[in-house]
Amino acid sequence: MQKRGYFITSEGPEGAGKTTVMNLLGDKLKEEGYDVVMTREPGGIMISEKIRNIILDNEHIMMESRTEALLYAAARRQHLVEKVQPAIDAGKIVICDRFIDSSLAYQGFARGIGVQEILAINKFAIGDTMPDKTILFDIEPSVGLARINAHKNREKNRLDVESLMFHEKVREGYLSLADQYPERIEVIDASCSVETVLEEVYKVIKSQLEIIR
Ligand SMILES: Nc1ncnc2c1ncn2[C@@H]1O[C@H](COP(=O)(O)OP(=O)(O)OP(=O)(O)O)[C@@H](O)[C@H]1O
Ligand SMILES: Cc1cn([C@H]2C[C@H](O)[C@@H](COP(=O)(O)O)O2)c(=O)[nH]c1=O
Repeated sequence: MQKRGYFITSEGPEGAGKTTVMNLLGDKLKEEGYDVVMTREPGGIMISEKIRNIILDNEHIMMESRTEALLYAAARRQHLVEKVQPAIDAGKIVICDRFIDSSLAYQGFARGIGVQEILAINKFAIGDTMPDKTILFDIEPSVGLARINAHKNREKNRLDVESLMFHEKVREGYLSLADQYPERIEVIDASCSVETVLEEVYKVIKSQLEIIR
């Protein structure tokens, strides 16, 4: 029988360090000979990158919450069938920056649509494909936002500029998901140095890869 790959997602509030640390993790795993695909949501392929631009464009302040949730789910569907699932089926390790838990935390909790509603539209979008392991980069939203704001060149998108209270609800949402799915979601303290966070994430992922290989 063909060996199935492994699906890892990274989650957390803005500026938690997901991109920085997971890129380093991907490089490390590649050096060790693993076949790794790095990707992100919303985006990762042409159609989903176009949807990303629509969702995150600061001019679209009138976007209604359910429209936003449906656009994320649509981008997720196309990305899954075009890129993520084929790579998993080919035995690769897929590392995806954000996935369904972002929709549950941002649209379900922080926007107040409700987790069950968001689960339902995402079930339609992704069926039974869930991450094997999710790393939750936990950080005080004010610290994450300060990291982002320290970079004058980084453009702030429509979600970045939401209120601090919104981002605090996002974090609460994530922590409640971690309580609900303790087997899948590993919470990492993302306030430490990049090196320390990478070490923690590497330990978690490496132990999982050793179990399945
Ligand atoms: N552990 C860390 N300590 C201090 N600064 C960090 C740490 N990790 C990342 N940073 C810096 O914080 C900023 C945001 O990091 P990064 O883009 O990796 O976060 P992110 O979680 O992917 O953010 P977003 O979800 O908003 O895109 C970058 O300038 C990065 O260099
Ligand atoms: C997948 C997904 C993302 N979001 C939000 C989270 C961020 O504010 C942006 C993506 O920007 P990043 O720089 O790539 O982190 O979109 C969301 O609200 N819901 C989702 O499902």
